[in-house]
Amino acid sequence: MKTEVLIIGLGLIGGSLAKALQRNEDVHVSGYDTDALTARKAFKMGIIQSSPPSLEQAAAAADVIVFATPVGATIKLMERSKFWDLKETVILTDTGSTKVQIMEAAKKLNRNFIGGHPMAGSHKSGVEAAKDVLFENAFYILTPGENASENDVNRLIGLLSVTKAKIKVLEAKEHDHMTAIVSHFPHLIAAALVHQLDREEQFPFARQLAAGGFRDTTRIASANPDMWRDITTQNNEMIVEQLDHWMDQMTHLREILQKNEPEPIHHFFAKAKETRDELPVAGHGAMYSVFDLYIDIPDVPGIISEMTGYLAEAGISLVNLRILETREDVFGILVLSFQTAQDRENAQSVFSDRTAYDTYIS
Ligand SMILES: NC(=O)c1ccc[n+]([C@@H]2O[C@H](COP(=O)([O-])OP(=O)(O)OC[C@H]3O[C@@H](n4cnc5c(N)ncnc54)[C@H](O)[C@@H]3O)[C@@H](O)[C@H]2O)c1
Ligand SMILES: O=C(O)C(=O)C[C@]1(C(=O)O)C=C[C@@H](O)C=C1
Repeated sequence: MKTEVLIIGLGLIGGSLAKALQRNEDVHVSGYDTDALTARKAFKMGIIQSSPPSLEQAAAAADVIVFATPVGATIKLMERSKFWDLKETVILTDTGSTKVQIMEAAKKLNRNFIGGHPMAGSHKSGVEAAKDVLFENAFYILTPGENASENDVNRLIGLLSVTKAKIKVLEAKEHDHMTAIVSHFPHLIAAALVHQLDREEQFPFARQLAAGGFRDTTRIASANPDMWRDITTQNNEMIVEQLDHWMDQMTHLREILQKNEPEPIHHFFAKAKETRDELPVAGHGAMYSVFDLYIDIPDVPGIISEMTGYLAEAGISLVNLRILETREDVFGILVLSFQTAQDRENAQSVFSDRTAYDTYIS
């Protein structure tokens, strides 16, 4: 008998999870979305194995139900689920970016509910953006509800193991505190930086000048506003607390800038560099731990496959690959991310043996 998994919400996260779970032949993945076109696409693309017409019927047949909808919709669906005729042993879980309010809603369900949050994503949304490798090496947080037994938690961990994510159990409150710092509040700042560009009227050419720095810092501002409205309203208190710290920090920064003395200004940047540089290397407190290698590459056809080909020949696995959109001239910067410092070191030595391109570690 296959484990029946029902995923509700077939966007970036639900679609990616559906794809990854299908790696396990003992699992059957069905999917539901309020947007009928999305559900049809997901089925046609092979992201889900069946697309049941009735949510209630699909829920009744499920061993595991995953709410992969925006967190506001998830709470409403959880309330609706009280009226579903579910299996006694069913595990309910979600993928939402907030956990306190979801776990409050779970208390009213009297079901085996285990909150979930894969700490991987993108500014892109929708089923077309789904990737089965999205969660590999990312932290996947679980917040078990009071009715969930250790056995239920282990069953869910077993199911999620195909995603190759690093599962970590946390309290909902600690989750929301930490994600306010490393995800939710930064999102507001990214959006605010874009608004700052928007108010510039004197030199409209500033938009064209926006290069790597601005683009890297504000990429996430392109994300789905509905999703971020819901996250911000649910984790409101913790985000406002971060905003208070931020305003204190800005007041202090303003004082430093008004005095315009080089030493405190240097200290401000140096302290930030120290903490930032330690994030991926030490992996402490960072939600992601990847090891980036930067390579100056010429803009010629086939260059990416050439570089990844050398790695494949040397048996070195990549976690991620991106190109910094910095310049319009001949060179670009290829950023390759590895799972370990050793893989990065090996890659650096392969490129130095086989190419003339400069590599460096940020
Ligand atoms: N995008 C990210 O980077 C990211 C990362 C981790 C977790 N999350 C969380 O995962 C969840 C999904 O995010 P996403 O990025 O996949 O969003 P998305 O916009 O890509 O997909 C959401 C899907 O849910 C569907 N939907 C909305 N309301 C519904 C309802 N009532 N019933 C059924 N389907 C419904 C939408 O039609 C859409 O297809 C959110 O709770 C989000 O906070 C997002
Ligand atoms: O990489 C991105 O684009 C993201 O915004 C992903 C990100 C984040 O890191 O803040 C966004 C929200 C999620 O809950 C988890 C991950």
